[in-house]
Amino acid sequence: MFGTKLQRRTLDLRYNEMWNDWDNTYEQQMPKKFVHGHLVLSWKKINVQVKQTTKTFFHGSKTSYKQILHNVSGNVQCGNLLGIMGPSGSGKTTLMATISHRTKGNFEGELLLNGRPISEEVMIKISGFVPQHDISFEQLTALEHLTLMANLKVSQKTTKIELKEHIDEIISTLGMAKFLDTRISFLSGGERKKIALAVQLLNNPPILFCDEITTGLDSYSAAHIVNTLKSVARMGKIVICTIHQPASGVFGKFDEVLLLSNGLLAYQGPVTMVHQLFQKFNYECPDMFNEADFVISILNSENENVKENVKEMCKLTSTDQLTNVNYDLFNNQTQFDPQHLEKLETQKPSWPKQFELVLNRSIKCFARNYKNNLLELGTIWFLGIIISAPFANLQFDTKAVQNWEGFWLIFVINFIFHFSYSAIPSYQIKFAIVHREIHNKVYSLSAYYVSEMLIVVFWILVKMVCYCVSGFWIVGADQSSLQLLVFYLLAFAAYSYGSLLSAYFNLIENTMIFATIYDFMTLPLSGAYLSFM
Ligand SMILES: Nc1ncnc2c1ncn2[C@@H]1O[C@H](COP(=O)(O)OP(=O)(O)OP(=O)(O)O)[C@@H](O)[C@H]1O
Repeated sequence: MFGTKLQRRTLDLRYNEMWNDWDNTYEQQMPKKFVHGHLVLSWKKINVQVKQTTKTFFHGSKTSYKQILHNVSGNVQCGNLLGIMGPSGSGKTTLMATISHRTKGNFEGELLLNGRPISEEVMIKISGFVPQHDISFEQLTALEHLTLMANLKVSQKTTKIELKEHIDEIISTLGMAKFLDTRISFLSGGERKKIALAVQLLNNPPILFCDEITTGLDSYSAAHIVNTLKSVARMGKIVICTIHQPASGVFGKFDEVLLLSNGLLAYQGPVTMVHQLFQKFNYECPDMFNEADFVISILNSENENVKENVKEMCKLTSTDQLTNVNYDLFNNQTQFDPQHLEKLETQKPSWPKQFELVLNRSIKCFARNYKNNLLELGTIWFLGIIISAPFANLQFDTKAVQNWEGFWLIFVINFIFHFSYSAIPSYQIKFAIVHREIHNKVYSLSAYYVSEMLIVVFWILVKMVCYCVSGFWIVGADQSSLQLLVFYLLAFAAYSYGSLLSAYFNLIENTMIFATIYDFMTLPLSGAYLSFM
């Protein structure tokens, strides 16, 4: 019994020691001079509105507009870790996507770096973005993915040894060693988050955005990640994270916090001052109560009085006078011209190198997907046999003309359907990943396209041979290379059509509905059923 008590005490001590240790390690003094110069990112009166269209059968479509962010202003300077916090649906992700120029929709307001407007292109070049739900090629292991991204993102002037050291350092900082050799498909949500963060840390961007980085992590790992982000900020970077409901120890680690309530700014300032704002409205966080939980419970309250107070709080924070004072204070503070950041061109790999790296990844993913590939191959081989079997050993005489017509019709139609429909699911996920990587300028579209084409060319050939050779052999049709070439081109056209549909529609269900209706409508119109004899 005493042993257990003693053990628990030792554990508590160790736990406290560890937290203090972290605080000592990461609570470093700000460096006098920052690597990228003194950076201040500001946003003023950001308004975001989305268009909503509802379609009803009898009344047609109705368009309405939903305001997600209302006049949200704020700023953050390098060396600081800013947390954007608020109840679910308050607009945290929208605000971060807007100030990081990662949103597709339009926004109103100003977005400035050191008082100068920052374009989407420059922002993407100088910042990293860790999304809430990261997607990557799941057949790769964590280490393979990280190494590939390092080769694509880190300057080519870096030697192989330096690159390995850099990767090892990130791995040990984020505590990733124990799942490095595990395939991404088997990793937990928290482990995937660490990979996504590691990838963004690879090229040391001056600004780092992390969406819900601690969600899904236990409080120990969450504190560890936040500490890591704080140390990244202390290197002279701007780090902005959205956070859901952090443990009290984690909340206190942020330098500043920005509170949102229903798309309105409720507060931005030091974490240590949050309680003062709430005290003004007579809300006192009880002792031993998580301050972050307390803040969210007030901002999210259904009580009418509390709601009124929160509205008042937002009004106070968003007054023009206060916004301008904060804004000018930050923007006048630095005369540093951030234009040099635009030239922060990490020497990217050449096109052949990008092609080699992306092709390597495509081959690995394709090979590791062997169960599905074998199943696909078995299906098309079986289809070829089952369709040709009733027409076995067709003669070449006038009596068999009708049978030949029937055979070619059913054989070709099934062939086209198989190749077009098999392209649909395979691209739905790939497109989302590749689109994001190309948008972030990790590699060029042409490098990916050519590498993917090589695999498609090979795979279509294998499947076409499987289907045609077995079918032709059963019916006794001509197996000349010209005949096979025609079928190969046909397969390619069908596959391209399937890929086009897959890229056009967001949801696989919509693609299938469209494809089924379109195909069965165009089939009778194609003339395939007409006899001109
Ligand atoms: N394209 C859209 N169309 C309609 N409503 C949208 C759209 N995008 C966001 N919203 C709405 O805007 C609000 C804010 O969304 P956002 O994702 O920014 O919230 P959040 O604070 O990040 O939420 P969570 O913590 O749950 O992730 C939500 O009510 C959401 O439903």
